[in-house]
Amino acid sequence: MESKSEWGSGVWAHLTTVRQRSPLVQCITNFVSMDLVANTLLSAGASPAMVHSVVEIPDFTPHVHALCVNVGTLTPDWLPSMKAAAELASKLGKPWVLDPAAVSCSRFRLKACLELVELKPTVIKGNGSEIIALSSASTGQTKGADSSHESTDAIEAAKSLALSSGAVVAVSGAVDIVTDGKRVIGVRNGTKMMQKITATGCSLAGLIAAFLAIDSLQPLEATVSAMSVFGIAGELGEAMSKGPASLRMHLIDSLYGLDETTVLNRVNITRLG
Ligand SMILES: Nc1ncnc2c1ncn2[C@@H]1O[C@H](COP(=O)(O)OP(=O)(O)OP(=O)(O)O)[C@@H](O)[C@H]1O
Ligand SMILES: Cc1ncsc1CCO
Ligand SMILES: [Mg+2]
Repeated sequence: MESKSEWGSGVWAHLTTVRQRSPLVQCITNFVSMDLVANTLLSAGASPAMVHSVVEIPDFTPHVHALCVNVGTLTPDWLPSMKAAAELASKLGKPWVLDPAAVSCSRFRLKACLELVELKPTVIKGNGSEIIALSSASTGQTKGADSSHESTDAIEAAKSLALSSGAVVAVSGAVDIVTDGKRVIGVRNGTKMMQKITATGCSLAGLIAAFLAIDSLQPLEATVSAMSVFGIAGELGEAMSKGPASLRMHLIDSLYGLDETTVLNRVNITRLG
């Protein structure tokens, strides 16, 4: 999968399979993002379930095809659910995504994310600042959920986190970076205005979980495809929108309506290392 056209057919195949199989994706995500994550998954053809109570996890998690855990509005009450679901997913061989949202805002959140990393996420998806902070296990410098780094500033941190955790690491930004610690892939889809809609990164993490559900043996490729598809939906959405609020609506519509020709024409993926 090296040339642009080869990546394009892989991206389209992944999206088609998500639409056909409609994987069930359990999301334990933050309050801000629940609506957009669920709608993103539905528009892509997947089936979201925001099931987060610790008492339901033993019954429900064995039935899901993938899990997404996002610590954006973490409290001590929620952490046991996240850990229980992650542990069960790993034990049952189900792919799961960790989004270390705003990881550097407190020692509590950093420790929680480091403990979740120990439970072997398939993919860790953050913005540049989150991946740098998690990789170096440091708090402090923080803009909360927003990034103060370019994604490309986080390439070395992402590679090192991938090698130490065994996860594929995805860094969202102007260029989305995906690495397994050896290969580094850049996805240049999306638009700057996506940063002005809260929870687009969280939604992307949910979408990655859906793509992993249908190709869990190739987590790097599945992640690249999800990032490209989400970015293309943003590009098409922006062309129809007047600002962030209408982009949010048109992004969802564009994701729902994406066709093969558009995907093949717009996929912009290159190997960076
Ligand atoms: N400058 C940019 N150009 C193109 N696409 C961008 C740009 N910045 C972000 N994106 C896209 O926006 C989406 C969200 O990425 P972002 O890095 O803003 O997530 P995030 O910081 O985790 O967001 P949140 O925490 O609000 O969910 C991704 O699909 C990413 O590719
Ligand atoms: C704004 C915000 N604060 C905590 S989580 C979240 C959503 C984007 O990550
Ligand atoms: Mg985020």
